[in-house]
Amino acid sequence: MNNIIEVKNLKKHYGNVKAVDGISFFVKKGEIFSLLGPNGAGKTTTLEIIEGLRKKDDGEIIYFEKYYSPEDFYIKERIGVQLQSSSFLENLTVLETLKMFSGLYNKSYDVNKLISKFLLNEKKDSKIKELSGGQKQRLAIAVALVNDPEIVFLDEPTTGLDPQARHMIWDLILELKKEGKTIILTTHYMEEAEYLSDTIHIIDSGKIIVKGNVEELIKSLKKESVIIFQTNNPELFKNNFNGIILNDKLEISTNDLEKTLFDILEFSKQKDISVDNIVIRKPNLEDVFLSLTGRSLRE
Ligand SMILES: Nc1ncnc2c1ncn2[C@@H]1O[C@H](COP(=O)(O)OP(=O)(O)OP(=O)(O)O)[C@@H](O)[C@H]1O
Repeated sequence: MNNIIEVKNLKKHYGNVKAVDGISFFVKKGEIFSLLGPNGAGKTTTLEIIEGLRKKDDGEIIYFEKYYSPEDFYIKERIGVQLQSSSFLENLTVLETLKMFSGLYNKSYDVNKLISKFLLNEKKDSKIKELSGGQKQRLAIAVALVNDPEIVFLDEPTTGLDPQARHMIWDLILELKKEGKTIILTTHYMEEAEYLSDTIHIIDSGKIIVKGNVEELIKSLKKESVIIFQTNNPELFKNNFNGIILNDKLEISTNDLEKTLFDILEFSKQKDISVDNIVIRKPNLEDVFLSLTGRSLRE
């Protein structure tokens, strides 16, 4: 089996809002597949339709090359869905929560093993309301695994966490992949998509605007370096160097770093405008999104 899930021309609107506007993709067995996009792009709606939690207006979802409905009993037993940690009962303990969800399935993963795997041993008998944000998120992913699923859906698994807690979750997700699970992830953090994904689909206004692995997406920019600096006349630089103004800084992409740097400094002398705090970096997924939409992922 090549495609563990295939989605064809999925559509969903809420009133006038086309939340999902003709989305198609396939997910290969064993990969980490990401939907990356800004807030409101349609990631959660897409994911929840595939999980069988929301109704689609149109389109097709095919699981394991033969099941057409996510509501199918066989599918429910074979997928794991990360719930929002806010949907847990605050007064249950970690162990009680896992046991409760585990009771919903025929097949189940050893709950104590899940607690160790997700580094929750010390919190096993603590109530949900006593957990930190990172611990709650780890529990939310552990809950998605109670039925030992083949496919795990993670919706923004690290939103609101500090970098250390985020990295801990990234490592756990990579371990799940090593165990052979297929992971479908939504995120608006480009670092998260870059670090974890085998395949990334960038989504904006309900449509997939580009897809590929990190290398392919960055190569599609056809630029080798990005020069970032501050200036007292960003508009003039922007117009003359085809740059972008982001967070009050100018960003100029180039294939000839030396020449562009030289030209920037010459231009600043000629026009008597400042150039400060120059930073040079490789292009990233943010640049891909920016070049396609003219907006930042973080806006
Ligand atoms: N139940 C709903 N009723 C009405 N509009 C909705 C509903 N759910 C989502 N929307 C709208 O559909 C669009 C897509 O929302 P969705 O939550 O799928 O995006 P998202 O990419 O997951 O965003 P976020 O990262 O903010 O969760 C948005 O414009 C949102 O306001």
